[in-house]
Amino acid sequence: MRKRYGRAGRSRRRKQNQILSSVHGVNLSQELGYIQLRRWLKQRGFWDLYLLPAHFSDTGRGLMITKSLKAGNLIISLPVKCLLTTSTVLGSYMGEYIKRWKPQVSPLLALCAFLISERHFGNKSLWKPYIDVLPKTYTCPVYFPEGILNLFPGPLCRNAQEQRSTVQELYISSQPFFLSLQSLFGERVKDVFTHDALRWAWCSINTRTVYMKHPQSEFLSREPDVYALAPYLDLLNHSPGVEVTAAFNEKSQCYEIRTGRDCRRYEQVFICYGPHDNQRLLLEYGFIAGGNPHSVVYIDQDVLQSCLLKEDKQTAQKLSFLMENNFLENLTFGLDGPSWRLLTTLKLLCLGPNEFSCWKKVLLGASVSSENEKMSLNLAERLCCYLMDDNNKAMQKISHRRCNKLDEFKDYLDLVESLRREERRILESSLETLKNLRSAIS
Ligand SMILES: C[S@@+](CC[C@H](N)C(=O)[O-])C[C@H]1O[C@@H](n2cnc3c(N)ncnc32)[C@H](O)[C@@H]1O
Repeated sequence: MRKRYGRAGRSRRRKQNQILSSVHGVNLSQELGYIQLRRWLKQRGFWDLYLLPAHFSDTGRGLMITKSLKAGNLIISLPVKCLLTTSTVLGSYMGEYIKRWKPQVSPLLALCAFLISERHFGNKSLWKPYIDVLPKTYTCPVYFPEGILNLFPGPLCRNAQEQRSTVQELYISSQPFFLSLQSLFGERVKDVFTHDALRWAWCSINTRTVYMKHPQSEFLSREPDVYALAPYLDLLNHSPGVEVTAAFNEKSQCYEIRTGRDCRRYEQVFICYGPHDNQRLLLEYGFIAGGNPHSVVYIDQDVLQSCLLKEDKQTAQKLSFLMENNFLENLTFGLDGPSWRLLTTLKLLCLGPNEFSCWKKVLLGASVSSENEKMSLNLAERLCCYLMDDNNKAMQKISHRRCNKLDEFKDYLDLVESLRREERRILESSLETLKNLRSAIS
């Protein structure tokens, strides 16, 4: 007979299941898409019994290992035949069009055009099993609805707008090249190479390629040719703390990833995409990592200026020194308080009229006076409070958008909210550090 559980028991079981599916994912390898992908990879020389696609409740789709691995073991070794690079494109039906085209197309555009075209060919595509398991849409800022971008912190909002312009400009500037491909298609190329298709291909490449340097091709422009789409391997999710080594092995002619630490069976295997903070992860990959040790809160120049004391007559001059010495970029609060760069900038901005000649000393990290130390910590606190206030306002706007039942925006709002929540955590911790520093010097 089935055991009956009370409300507390059911809730405990639900929680346990959540933990289990975040650690041990739900195996997807029996779904048709993955059966076909694995069969296709086998024909190209790749077969792995121990690495399975799975769904994890916290990170979504990823790869689960069904045997334990020791540090230094191979996680995956993908033969060159499985990789999609510019060599694949140049060697395909699209190659002669690219080789003829002047001015030469960039490696990125060549890959985008090929992906769009292969997706369009559907059943006739040699890459169909791979294209079929690619995400249909992405959560990078280029996909965000305009009204939601303003909920990002200032610096990210600007980068997000820049990303949208980059894709829009690529779309417009590539029109003549796309038109040159007309004889490959029965339909009008305008209907194949749409802005939406380019956005999808651009995000597929930006979020999924592995770094692989290729020799400069005489048929492509001189932008770096460093991309390789790596089917299956590109199901590996990111974790900021893991160590792996990844590179193309010339001897084995495989792209190989080795783990830097032991992995337990049935757990998700992660790689590290780089020491990226959450704004960068959101911008480039469309997600944020909770508890990311690299995360910081950036301070915009206009935020900095709005927190300065209005009566300081030397502010303009100080700001121009800082600008000349490249000190107004990358000013951040982290979990352990203001960065050295931020504190130095604040110390310079807080120099009294008779201390001004010491500005070089400050930029080199020396202390000028205890009054200067105190004032710069006060300014840091004002900045931190200003950013917390900005964060609270954004959170209120997010909950207001949710009340308006704009469900189609849910995923985007969830992402901004998670980012804002992480940033609040950093600011709270910074404020605590600043208070301790202040009481230590008073
Ligand atoms: C190379 S793919 C990894 C596989 C991907 N999850 C999939 O289903 O195809 C990179 C994308 O995976 C997602 N991703 C990677 N690491 C993640 C993580 N720790 N948490 C949530 N999403 C993650 C992001 O959407 C990112 O753009």
